[in-house]
Order: sequence, then structure tokens, then C-alpha cells
Amino acid sequence: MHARAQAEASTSGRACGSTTCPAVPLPRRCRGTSGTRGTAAPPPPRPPAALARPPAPRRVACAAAPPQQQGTGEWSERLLSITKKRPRRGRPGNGGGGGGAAGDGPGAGARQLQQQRQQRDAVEVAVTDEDLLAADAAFDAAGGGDDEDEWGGDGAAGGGAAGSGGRMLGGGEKRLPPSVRCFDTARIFVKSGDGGAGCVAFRREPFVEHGGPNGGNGGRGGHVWAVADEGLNSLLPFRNQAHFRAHSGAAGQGAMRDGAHGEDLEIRVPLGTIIRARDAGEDAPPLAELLAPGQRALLAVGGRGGRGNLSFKTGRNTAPAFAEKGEAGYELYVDLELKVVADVGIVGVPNAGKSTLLSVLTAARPKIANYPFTTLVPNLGVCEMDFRTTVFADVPGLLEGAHEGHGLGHRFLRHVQRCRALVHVLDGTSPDPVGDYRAICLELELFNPELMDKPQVVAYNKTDVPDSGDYWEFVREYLVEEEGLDPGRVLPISAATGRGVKDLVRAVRAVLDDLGPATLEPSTDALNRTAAPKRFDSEARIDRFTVEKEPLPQPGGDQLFYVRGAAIERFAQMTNWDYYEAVKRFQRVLDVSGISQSLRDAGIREGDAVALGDVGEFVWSEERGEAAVYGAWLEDMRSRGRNRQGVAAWPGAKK
Ligand SMILES: Nc1nc2c(ncn2[C@@H]2O[C@H](COP(=O)(O)OP(=O)(O)OP(=O)(O)O)[C@@H](O)[C@H]2O)c(=O)[nH]1
Ligand SMILES: [Mg+2]
Repeated sequence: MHARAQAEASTSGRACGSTTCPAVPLPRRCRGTSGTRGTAAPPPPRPPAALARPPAPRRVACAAAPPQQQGTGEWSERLLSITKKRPRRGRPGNGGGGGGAAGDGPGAGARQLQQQRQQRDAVEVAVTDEDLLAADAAFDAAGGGDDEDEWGGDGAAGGGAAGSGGRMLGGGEKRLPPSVRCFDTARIFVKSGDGGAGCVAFRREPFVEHGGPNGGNGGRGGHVWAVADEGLNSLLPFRNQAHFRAHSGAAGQGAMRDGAHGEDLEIRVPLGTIIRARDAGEDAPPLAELLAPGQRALLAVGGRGGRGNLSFKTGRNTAPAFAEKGEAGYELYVDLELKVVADVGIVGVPNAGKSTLLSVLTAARPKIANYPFTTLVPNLGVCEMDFRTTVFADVPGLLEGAHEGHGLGHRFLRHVQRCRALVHVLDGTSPDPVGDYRAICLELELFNPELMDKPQVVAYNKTDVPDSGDYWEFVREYLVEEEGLDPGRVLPISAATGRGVKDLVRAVRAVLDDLGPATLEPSTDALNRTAAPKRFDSEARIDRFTVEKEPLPQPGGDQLFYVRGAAIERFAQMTNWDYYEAVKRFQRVLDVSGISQSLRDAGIREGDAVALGDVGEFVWSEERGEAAVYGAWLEDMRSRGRNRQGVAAWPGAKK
């Protein structure tokens, strides 16, 4: 009895050890089939003595170095260099100030731009298409980024990743600054919680002999949800935080105590947000499209908790001495896209006074200056008047040819698309306000004909300047008679002095009222999952796998086989290699699922390596004797620095 008590004491000790030990680093190597042997590759990798041929690094296919990232400039930087002088921040080539992820310094093209910048004494220089083309050429010469792709590389769109406020010179970063990418689109990383580990424990009580296993299951990891929040009106918060991880489940404990589930994580997004998985195919439906306040959609399901040894008790094995690890949480990058960014978009030619108007209407403080393209990225502002709020968006000035990419505005025309109404600001001091109006309308129409269906209020600005009155009557007559605009929607204002601005807001609100309440219609067949899917879907079956042989020769002459399959990979990930019985179970599953046979059919030989998805590698052996497997497992435990606390004393364990 005494001996029994000692055995049980050591048993409990090991149980605790198993639940608290850190996860085994991946990739790991463990020995398969009869000679299955959990081996890991903790640095430095020490080949176990039992292996005649310790596996050499085998992933030759991955040997190619990732393409070198090139330093890039930023479009706005180039434009600024043309339009005005800016105080120089730091030396050229040092990656810019503040950009945590700033990569290489600017190349030859960027240096050339620096020189240009020094040469130019231009606070006001008309920007011609030639200038823009030259800037484009210089930028491309400097190794500029991809025009089309507005997403920033693999990194999330957060300022944390890109170095908020810093110049984005890293090759992975694209031309648009993070503030714009996050304005109506953002890319974030989400990870659901890992499942808690199962527990190995046995009931120990005075006068209860053979108390049996009683290790509890680990708790499920927290889910990740997206929740629509009416208090938000842009995706800008994702500039500050771009990584979201839910809590892990707690480990199971003895006395049949299951671990607590991990806390779910809610990511709050504005109404009208569409959420897509980055890696989903073109035709795949979005994960979510949230239109109503409080609407929730599941983005990532929490990892399953590992089962404790109580769950593995059977008639044949009444005292299982192993437990599972928790399933790793699912991680993915998701792209967020906002359908409606503002109630009203402010459009107009450069220097018309759009930013000035936004600054008097709202608390926003955009940059205002007397040269074109002061505004390089859109600005949002909330106008509060008469107990009502209206969101205005000021976009960079549009040029003729904007729809084809001239100027800056074309990048932001899609923002205009996401406004319900437009305020068209005309510069009263312009030599041809009507021409300006027609040019902008044409650009909007060419970009997207639907833009012209949006109701417009025209604000004839700068009426405080004496000669602005010259054209006012003519402009009004033209807009009302030729363009058919409602006379109440053509207003003279002076953004600088605030004259007429209240009337403008009232006119805009009348237009919004005519449109009726903002109803968001679903535009996609988004999944909008509100509950976790069934745990075992038909796709993830243990007998669904593929076996492939690496065609390239391996160092040492051994061969490498790839086995891929969602269920078998998950199974291997949840196997706790510290338990001998778990290793034997893994080996049985390889046989039962048909993987062993498929590998033999593919020509596997003793000592060859098998890579199991991303989970790890193990060395193939046909040895089936208990002693060989146990010996190999022991050797592996030693090589990983694990002790086999209590193993020899488990009920029924081999000595
Ligand atoms: N006199 C006068 N000047 C104005 C008025 N509104 C704007 N301005 C001036 O016009 C210049 C351009 O104003 P911004 O608000 O920067 O013009 P913008 O349309 O935002 O220009 P971009 O962002 O470059 O497209 C600034 O110098 C303003 O002070 C106005 O009502 N009266
Ligand atoms: Mg502006």
C-alpha cells in the first residue's frame, strides 16, 4: 500500500508538470510508425543516440532567400518636393523619422528628388502633368512600390507596424500612408485563443484503491468577434492597434476539474463594415458585413481544449496516462472595408478652400495653405449643429484627368463614392469657376457614373474677396438653368469668414433628409456567423490527407515526404509528446488513417523524414517492438531536456 501511495504521489507530480510545461517549440521531429518517437528540435539540436541517422535540416525547398526589400519613397513626399519647401527631417537615407519599420534609405531616385527639393524655391508652383509624370519616373527609379496594391505588405495596417507618422520607406509598405489605408480600409491580424491543456491525474484518497483517472479537460480558447458599433465612423482606430488576440483557455486540473474557457474578444467596427479573410479566394463570401448596431459576426473560432486523461478511459485502458494539448487558436489576417465613410464629401479643384470649409464646419484641423494639394490624405470631421451631427469628408483636390490617375484625387475618389451627398466647392477667385465645375463633374462621372447621381450642393467660396462677385451671378444662372440645380443648393459662402456656412449646413441637411434615413443594404452574401461551426466538419477528417515526395535530393541521401491534412495536422499539434502513451496513440492513428500505408506506397524507407504540414517532422521507422519505441521515446525526452517524472510508476507503464 505504501508503495502504491508513493507511485500515486509521483503520478500527481507528473500530471502537474504536464499541464504547466510550456509548449514544445516547432518544428519538431518525432519518430513515426512503430518506432514513433517524439523528438523536438530545441536549439541546439542534439541527435538522439537511438537514431542511426539523425535527420539533417531538410526543408531544402524553402532554402530560397526571401526577395530583398527595396527602399521606397512616398508619393506625397514626392509631390511635396514639387509643390513646396519642407523642413528636412533627418538625413536622406536613414530611413526617416519615427518609422519603426522603415527599411533601406532612399535610393538614387530619392536622392535626386532631394536635390530637386533643394533647388526649388517653390511655395507656389503650378503642378503640371509633366511634373507629376517626372515625379512618378523618379519614384519608380527609386524602387517605388506597386501602384495598384494599396495594402501594406504582410504587416498589419497599424501604425504600430508601420511606425505611425514615420515615412514609409520599407519595401513592404506601399505608397499610401497608414492614415489613408485605415480611413476606409484596414488590415488587421486576429487570433482566437488557444485551448487549454488537458490534465493527467489520478484519484488519490485514503481507502480508495485504484481511484482511476480524473484529469479534467482544458477550456476552449476565446472566440474573436466583430461587433458593429454606431459610435464609430471610420477605421482609424485600427491604425493604433492592428493585432487582436483572444484569451487562451485554462488548463484542466485533477479531480475532474475542467479549465475555464478563454474570454472572447470583441473587435468594434463602424456600421457598414465588410470583413474579408485576406487569404480567401476571389469568389469566397466575406466573413461578415455588419449593418445594424450591435450586430456580431464570428471571425475566428477558439481552439478546442485538450482532453484530460479521464476522457481516454476505456474498458481496455482504465488508467490512461496521457492527455492532449489544447488546439492552437486560429490566426488570420482580415481586411476591413467601410462602405459609408461620411454623410457628405467635399470635392472641388485644388486650393478651392475645401479644408478651410471643413475646419469651420467641424473640429477637424486639416492643413490649410495657399497652394494646391495641401491636403494629401482625406480628413474626416463631425459637424454638430442644432443637436444633429453630420460627418464631412474633405478629399484632396481633383484635377482634370483625375479618373486616370492624375493628381492625388483619383486615389480618394472611392471615398467620395462612399458619401451620401457632395458639397462641391468652387473657388470664387478662379478665372473660370464654371469650367472648374464642369471639369470636376466630368472627372466624377468618368470615375464612376453613379457619383453624378449623388445630390450636390454647390458652395461658391471666397466671396469675401472683392473680385469674386464678378462671376457669381453668371455661375448661379448657369448652374440653375443649364445644370438644372435647385437654386437652394447653390450658395455663396466664405469659408474663411464663416459667412453662409450655416446656410450651407442647412442646405446639406435638407438634402440628406430628402434621401431619407441612411439605410444600409447588404451588398454581399457575407457569412455573418453567429455561432461556432460544428467541431468536426466533413472536410477535416483524419483520412483526408495527401502524401507527396520531395523531388529534390536531400542531404545525406534520405528522402523527404510531405503529409498534409487538416485533421492529422491538428491531431499532431494536440499530441503531447511528453507522454509515452500519447506517442503510441499517434502511431496508431497514422496506421488507422492509412497514412502509414500511403507512405509505404510512396516508397518510404527506414530513416526517411516525414514533414507533417507545418506541425513538424519525424523520422520514419518500421520497428514495431515496444522496447524500441519506448527506448526511442525516452531518448527523445532526454534530448529535449524533459524528465519522465512518474512515467515508470504509472499504473501499467513499462519499467
Ligand atoms: N479669402 C479667402 N480665402 C480662402 C477662403 N477659403 C479658403 N481660402 C484660402 O484658400 C487657400 C486654400 O485653402 P485650402 O482650404 O487649403 O484649400 P483646399 O481646397 O483644401 O486645397 P487643397 O487641399 O490643396 O486641394 C488658403 O490660403 C485659404 O486661406 C475664403 O473663403 N476666403
Ligand atoms: Mg485641402
